[in-house]
Amino acid sequence: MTQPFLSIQGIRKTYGQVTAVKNVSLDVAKGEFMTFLGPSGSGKSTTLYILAGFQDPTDGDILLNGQSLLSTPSHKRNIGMVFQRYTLFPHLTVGENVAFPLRIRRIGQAEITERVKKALKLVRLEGFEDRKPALMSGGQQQRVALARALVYNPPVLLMDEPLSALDKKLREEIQFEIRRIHQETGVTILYVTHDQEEALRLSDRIAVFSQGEIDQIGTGQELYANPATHFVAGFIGDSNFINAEVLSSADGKAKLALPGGTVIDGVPMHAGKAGGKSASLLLRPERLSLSGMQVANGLAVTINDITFLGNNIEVSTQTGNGESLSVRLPFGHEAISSISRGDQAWLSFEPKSTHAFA
Ligand SMILES: Nc1ncnc2c1ncn2[C@@H]1O[C@H](COP(=O)(O)OP(=O)(O)OP(=O)(O)O)[C@@H](O)[C@H]1O
Repeated sequence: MTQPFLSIQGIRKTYGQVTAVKNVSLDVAKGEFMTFLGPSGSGKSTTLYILAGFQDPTDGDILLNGQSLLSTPSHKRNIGMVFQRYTLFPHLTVGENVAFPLRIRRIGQAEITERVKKALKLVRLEGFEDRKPALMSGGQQQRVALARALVYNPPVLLMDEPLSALDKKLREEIQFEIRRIHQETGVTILYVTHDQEEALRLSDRIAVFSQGEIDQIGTGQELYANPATHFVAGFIGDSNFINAEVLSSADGKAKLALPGGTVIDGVPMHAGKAGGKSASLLLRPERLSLSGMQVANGLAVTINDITFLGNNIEVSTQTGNGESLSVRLPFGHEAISSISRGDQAWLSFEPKSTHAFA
């Protein structure tokens, strides 16, 4: 077996009574863009800070090319870092900011000038060498921070919510730049965000954090199509959940009774035991079909609202026992002409496109 480039092994971190990271393990390939995605307080930043060497883990190890990093102090780990807030030195020019990591590495002036120029070109800020950070926009400052983190060609770049202080348009613009820079440089990136869209846009793989642990690691598509837990199902993509009764389950597939007596078979079942238990069924809004006429084995609902959203139409519905289900139909869908608010309608779906969580 080939040795992983970067290996996080059984990391745990406690602060007194607080467990910030319970048990985190993952391998990252060279050149991979790996994102830590999860809600606030799930342990993403703590894991990143342990990688950076700002914190020591209570347990576990971090190996880069098979060598433990733990005894190497932060400034000798050769890992680039970009934070949420621009952390540029305000009294230094852009050029001096970017040159800083090279100066502390005692690189000669001619090479510094050359490499600063190249790094600023990479982030599309050529000619900004003499500008002071205060005279630049937030997005430009974050690009300087990126140039400073990359100027000494670190093998690994850590980014902790680097775009969260920027407005939406700028964020998307810099996401695009980060992707380009990743492709051009081949640097391995570990990126922290709580924004699923950002994670999906940027990453090769995403590690979904929940309560100090990783629930699942996979590509965006894998996480969307095959969520391993209820939490991942709710965090990636849009989701509806309804309660169902497990009639039987075997080989990872279940037979479920839904509100109103509809029975569906062949539903992928996660962490399920024998029948008789209740489960939470994931129904993606875009995977539901809606009909104004009764369909065999359909789920009866009442239409609460119909909202036009440009390309899509969102229909809010409610099951007989009061559970809300949102349905997303393409613009011009035929069902729309025959239903209105307050009507009864029927939802249907492919059992194999759903997931049940015990
Ligand atoms: N120095 C500390 N002392 C005590 N508790 C801490 C410390 N640092 C983090 N924690 C706690 O550890 C948990 C995980 O924090 P962490 O910052 O890693 O989460 P996060 O997923 O990065 O969240 P956020 O996006 O809000 O930064 C939180 O409950 C936090 O309050």
